Amino acid sequence: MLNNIENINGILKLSFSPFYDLRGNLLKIYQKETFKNIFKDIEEIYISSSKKAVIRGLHFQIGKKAQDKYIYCISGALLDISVDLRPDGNFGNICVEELKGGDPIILGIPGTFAHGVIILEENTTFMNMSPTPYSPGDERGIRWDSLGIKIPFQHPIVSEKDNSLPPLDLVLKGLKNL
Ligand SMILES: Cc1cn([C@H]2C[C@H](O)[C@@H](COP(=O)(O)OP(=O)(O)O[C@H]3O[C@@H](C)C(=O)[C@@H](O)[C@H]3O)O2)c(=O)[nH]c1=O
Repeated sequence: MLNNIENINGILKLSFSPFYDLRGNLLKIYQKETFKNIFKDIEEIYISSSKKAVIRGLHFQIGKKAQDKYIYCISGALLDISVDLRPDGNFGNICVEELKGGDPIILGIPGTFAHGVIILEENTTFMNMSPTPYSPGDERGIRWDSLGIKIPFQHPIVSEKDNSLPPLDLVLKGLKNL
């Protein structure tokens, strides 16, 4: 059951209460009717698994393809990173939230934010639910090492695509001039 919604500079932190009994617990993280004013209808769900020291992102989709993301950490631990790209919001503000596997928490990242993750433990798995489809042609990104965030390991594992993304200052400048 959803029991609290916190707004952290535009990121929604949803806290749930699992149902406990002697066998363990049951955690419901999506129910269309209850969440109709929070979630838009979910279009896609994926589960992403990573080794320790993986960094994914940061990514966002532009225009009508802007993609809200609802992130739940199933196992391990990660730092969830988002950058506010709203022209009328806290433009350029960086939000870092730690998620641990099984924590009854979902982060709601609006499509107007860039999003990435830093994987802190082996076998970290998270789930993302999105109301807008993945659209690779509309995807843009920000290079992971341009945010000024301290990376807690020496040799991060990063995809070729993510290593060739532009730095934060260039992306912000480009968006400002739109
Ligand atoms: C994200 C995504 C990827 N794919 C495919 C494309 C590619 O072949 C393979 C891996 O894609 P990527 O390298 O882009 O995956 P990844 O770097 O994990 O991308 C993800 O990063 C995190 C931080 C996010 O916020 C997500 O929205 C998404 O952008 O999966 C889909 O088919 N649908 C999807 O929704």
